[in-house]
Amino acid sequence: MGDRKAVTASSGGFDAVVEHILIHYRWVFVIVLLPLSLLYDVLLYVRSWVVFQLSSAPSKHASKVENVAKQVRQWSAEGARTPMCTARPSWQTMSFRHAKYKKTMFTVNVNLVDILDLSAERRTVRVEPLVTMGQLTATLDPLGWTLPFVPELDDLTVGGLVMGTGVETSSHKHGLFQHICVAYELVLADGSVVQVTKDSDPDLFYSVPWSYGTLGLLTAVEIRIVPALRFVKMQYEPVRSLEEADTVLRRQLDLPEENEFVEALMFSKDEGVVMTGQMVSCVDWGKLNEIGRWHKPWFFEHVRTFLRSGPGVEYIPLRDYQHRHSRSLFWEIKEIIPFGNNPVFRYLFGWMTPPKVSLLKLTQTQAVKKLYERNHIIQDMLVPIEKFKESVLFFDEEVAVYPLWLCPFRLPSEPGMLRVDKDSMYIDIGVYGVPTRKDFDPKETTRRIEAFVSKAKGFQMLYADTYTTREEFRKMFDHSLYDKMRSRLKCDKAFPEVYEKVCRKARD
Ligand SMILES: Cc1cc2nc3c(=O)[nH]c(=O)nc-3n(C[C@H](O)[C@H](O)[C@H](O)COP(=O)(O)OP(=O)(O)OC[C@H]3O[C@@H](n4cnc5c(N)ncnc54)[C@H](O)[C@@H]3O)c2cc1C
Ligand SMILES: NC(=O)C1=CN([C@@H]2O[C@H](COP(=O)(O)OP(=O)(O)OC[C@H]3O[C@@H](n4cnc5c(N)ncnc54)[C@H](OP(=O)(O)O)[C@@H]3O)[C@@H](O)[C@H]2O)C=CC1
Ligand SMILES: CC(C)=CCC[C@@H](C)[C@H]1CC[C@@]2(C)C3=C(CC[C@]12C)[C@@]1(C)CC[C@H](O)C(C)(C)[C@@H]1CC3
Repeated sequence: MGDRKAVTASSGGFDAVVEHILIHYRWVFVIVLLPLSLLYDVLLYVRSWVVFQLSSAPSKHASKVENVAKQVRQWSAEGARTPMCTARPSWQTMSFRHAKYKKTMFTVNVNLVDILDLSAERRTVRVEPLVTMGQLTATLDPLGWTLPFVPELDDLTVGGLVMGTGVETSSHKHGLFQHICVAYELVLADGSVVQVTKDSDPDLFYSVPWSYGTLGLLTAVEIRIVPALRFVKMQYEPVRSLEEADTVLRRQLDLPEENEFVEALMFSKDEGVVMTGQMVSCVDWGKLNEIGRWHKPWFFEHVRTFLRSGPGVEYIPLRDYQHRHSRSLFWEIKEIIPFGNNPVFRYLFGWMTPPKVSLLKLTQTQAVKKLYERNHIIQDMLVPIEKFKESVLFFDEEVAVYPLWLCPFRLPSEPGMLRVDKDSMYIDIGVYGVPTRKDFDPKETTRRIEAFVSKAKGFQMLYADTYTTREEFRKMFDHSLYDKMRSRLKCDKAFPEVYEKVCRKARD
């Protein structure tokens, strides 16, 4: 990885040797984690399966919510000394950083992990906030239903995706995660429990997404579901310039009826592959590719092969498609297990991968952390599709990290943090990896990127590092409805502002 020598040389003697081992041979520790990760998954799997089969969760939900409300009342009775946040430990969350505020704030246990109810009639599923994407697809897909889109990493939670955001390849039709949610259940700062829909309380309904748990504690979410077909028919179209990528993407986005899924990976600024897909129930068995099987190559490497072989069509089982980037954590796994895509490794150990992000995070050493801080960028920038070419060129000048993840999404004109004048098409540009530009400076480069995105009327995803000032943050995100709600719900003492949770200072 980038500048490993510089980091190693910065400490002396014994420390330097230990640091060297931790950085260069991290895979040894990670391989030890693999069986633990698997065991952890299997236990969760069995637990959720039993609970779902027994249908015991719905009857217990009310008392679990009451327990959350009780903690809020206790906070108030103790004099509301420090603001509240959830007690979910930082190492379990899907971001690079640890939240410092968890150490000082009043933490509320929101231990709500179950799927509550599936209504084919209303076409919704009601879930508790700690339900994960892996859990949902494993439960819904075999029943013939699925979410309109599934943010791909198995361990992303519904609560995190509502309070932060989620985007995926059918977002060009369905919008962001908030746009497939129809109702929220929240415990507010006064300990009351409310059910909120677009009609019952539009102000609160539209201000929950992107509020990062600073308006109330989420205890249930009702999400739309759609019929699931067993396979996805995928078309891969290589492109040889940015101009061509732009043209092909727009052409495909003009066919929403034909394309359920639209995604692209750029492997350099002039080379990429645009992927489109539809759910289907019949396959051409000769073209079936079960990419989720343990011995299959990492998905992004598989996509890269179409640059050589030219356009292609194949069929992928639905759940394999939904979690296609899970096994390789997009492409971050290559920094962690460099030989992980070698067929020998895949056949022998692939069934245990991916290591769980939470366990990786829990066991990450200071040396690795420093290395990532200096030599790594993890950012998702949401920009209007018209700014696509300009943005890729800008990222190329600043960091030149490839592959780039490109995921178009529809942004309806609605009240809330992401205010746009009219329904618009945006694109998420995901930059994950080691910058190859020599003058990369984590803070200065990210600040330039943030300024570019803000000027382009874009938004930064908040699980990543933000170096914006409070004023810049308020300029990027419309706070008018949010401020109104914080004052109506008396959040001042109860919860910090979003900025205080996501700014670089609040994270370790
Ligand atoms: C009712 C029910 C509830 C569940 N609840 C939870 C839960 O609460 N928390 C939780 O973490 N898991 C839960 N799971 C399972 C979960 O979704 C995982 O995918 C599980 O770790 C895989 O176990 P498996 O036995 O299906 O093994 P396999 O499918 O063989 O998976 C082995 C490894 O591959 C990964 N993987 C699985 N499918 C794919 C795919 N299509 N593409 C890429 N990688 C893939 C897995 O994450 C796992 O690490 C639940 C499953 C069910 C049926
Ligand atoms: N494809 C995609 O869209 C991807 C999205 N992501 C990002 O990852 C994040 C989700 O990760 P995940 O680990 O699931 O979530 P986190 O635990 O990181 O939660 C994110 C925020 O939501 C708040 N929150 C979560 N649950 C509740 C609740 N029940 N009540 C009140 N507030 C809550 C948390 O508050 P608190 O600080 O109090 O705990 C936190 O501020 C999102 O920000 C998402 O944008 C990451 C990868 C892919
Ligand atoms: C909107 C979309 C699609 C976002 C995808 C974001 C992923 C690429 C991010 C989410 C969590 C994430 C930040 C993570 C890491 C890499 C990038 C990830 C997977 C890693 C695994 C890098 C190595 C680190 O030592 C550590 C284990 C702490 C983190 C954990 C979180």
